[in-house]
Amino acid sequence: MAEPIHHRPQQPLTPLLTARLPLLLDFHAACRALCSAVLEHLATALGIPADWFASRHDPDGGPSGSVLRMLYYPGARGPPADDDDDEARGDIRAGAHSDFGSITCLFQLPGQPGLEILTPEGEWAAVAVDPDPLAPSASSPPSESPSPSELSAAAAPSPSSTTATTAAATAPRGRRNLPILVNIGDLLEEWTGGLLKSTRHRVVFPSPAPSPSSSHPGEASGSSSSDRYSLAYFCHPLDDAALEPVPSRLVQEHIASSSRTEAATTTATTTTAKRAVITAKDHLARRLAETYTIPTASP
Ligand SMILES: O=C(O)CCC(=O)C(=O)O
Ligand SMILES: [Fe+2]
Repeated sequence: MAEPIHHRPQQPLTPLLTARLPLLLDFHAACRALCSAVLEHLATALGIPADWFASRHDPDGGPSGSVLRMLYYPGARGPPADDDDDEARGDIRAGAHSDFGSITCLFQLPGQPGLEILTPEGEWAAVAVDPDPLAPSASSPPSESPSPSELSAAAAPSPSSTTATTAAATAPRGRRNLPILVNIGDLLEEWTGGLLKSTRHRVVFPSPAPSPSSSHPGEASGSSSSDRYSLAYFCHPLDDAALEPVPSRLVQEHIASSSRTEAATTTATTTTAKRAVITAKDHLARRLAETYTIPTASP
């Protein structure tokens, strides 16, 4: 679902979603608010005005590539193959990739593990679905729901963070607290000259299945044959936002030090071309083309 304009969807929705439109729009708005708050914390950490990123993502300023995806992965695996490679064996639900935009907020069901990130050492590591299972549930003594800015205060990674970060969010009363995973995307990595890192990740079939006693009310089954549902809000800057250099000393120092390393291995032309200012819309179009264009065979 693309970014609603003035709280109205911009595309036809199925009857099921139309019946829940107010909930969907509120959820969309909450995701937006959370992203703004996270972007403000990132800007503060980089020593630039707090609204530097957030103002370039403000939906009142025009269209953007932001999108909310409702993801469903069927329980059945692909055909078994006698192969060491996870992808060839059909153990993968979503292949290795990084997200294209600025940040992604991912909502997973506590009983459904499977998300993995690629560590700087090149190993796949499972992301805890519920990093703090002992956190009080919303059915225990009621507490005030945190505001989006309180949520993202816990979520904002330090500038040198290389992996996804989680934040606890309070679910409606009677439901368990659900963590929100905040992932940095390719655009923010490029915009900060590589200081903020876009995390490569994938979704695998979980194994082994958890014992029934380990599940909580309202949780989905995490067995490897069960379906998986998740929600991902991909936050992008306004289409017209120019990806001009971020006026941060930390970013500039990082670019200078990586350019010194790069200069030893690449030509000046490549380095300059890489730093040309493009808009967020051009960036998205370029990433989509890189991902989905099938190279034509040379004659
Ligand atoms: O479903 C998930 O847990 C992750 C989905 C994802 O990484 C994506 O859609 O980009
Ligand atoms: Fe992703």
